[in-house]
Amino acid sequence: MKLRRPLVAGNWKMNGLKASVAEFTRIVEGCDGPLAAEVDLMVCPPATLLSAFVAAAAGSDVAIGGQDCHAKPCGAHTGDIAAEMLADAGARAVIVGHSERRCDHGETDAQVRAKAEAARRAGLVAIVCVGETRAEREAGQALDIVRGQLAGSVPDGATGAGLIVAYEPVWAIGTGLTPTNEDIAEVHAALRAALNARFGSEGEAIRLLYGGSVKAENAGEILAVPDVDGALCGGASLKAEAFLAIARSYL
Ligand SMILES: O=C[C@H](O)COP(=O)(O)O
Repeated sequence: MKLRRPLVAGNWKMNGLKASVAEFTRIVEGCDGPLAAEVDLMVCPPATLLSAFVAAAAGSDVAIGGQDCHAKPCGAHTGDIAAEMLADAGARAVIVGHSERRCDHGETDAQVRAKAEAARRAGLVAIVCVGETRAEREAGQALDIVRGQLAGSVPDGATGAGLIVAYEPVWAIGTGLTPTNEDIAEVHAALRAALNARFGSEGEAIRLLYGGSVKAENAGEILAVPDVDGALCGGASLKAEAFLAIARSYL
């Protein structure tokens, strides 16, 4: 039996209208017994569709997550969503520190850490994202960057049940580019070593996802890389067949 159960998660980002619930329902229908026996599935829709997706996933093995949360449980923060609100809507997890948040909204490691703590407070799994830019990789800094982000963004006391880490090289997101399998393995090994050093046996239980241009065609080899416990998919998660094909790599 695998130490860590695989997870294929979909981040719909700022995509999807009410009509998209039908496409998500096809994901739910495709998550049949054999697939659910081998891999966890999760979809993180935009906040406007969260409740509809929770309803569509009711009784299935597909979990729903949020894409971001505020660090505080409530208050005067126009436009923000508390982790407690996501949990109340039926989410089981929330992505924090996605590079699009770090870049578009200037989120720092300290803010991401506070959001991850908020997720824990609300009973949600925090999916903490880390990843280097193209310039950082070309400068040979990829490992230092992701180690630094991990150290700064992951709260103390993290557990395998409460935390997932996603390695997403910024330059691979939505570009069709992916690192070599050796480069993915090197980063995941570094993340695994850092988690184990900090959290001991709990660190060993924390799942490490790879994200960045994962599609059905490359999923088999990427998901077979050592220390890759699943995928965080963007574009490919918007279409049921493409998303399910990635998950079926585990069959
Ligand atoms: O959160 C998901 C990632 O940013 C990956 O996006 P992508 O699969 O469209 O490259």
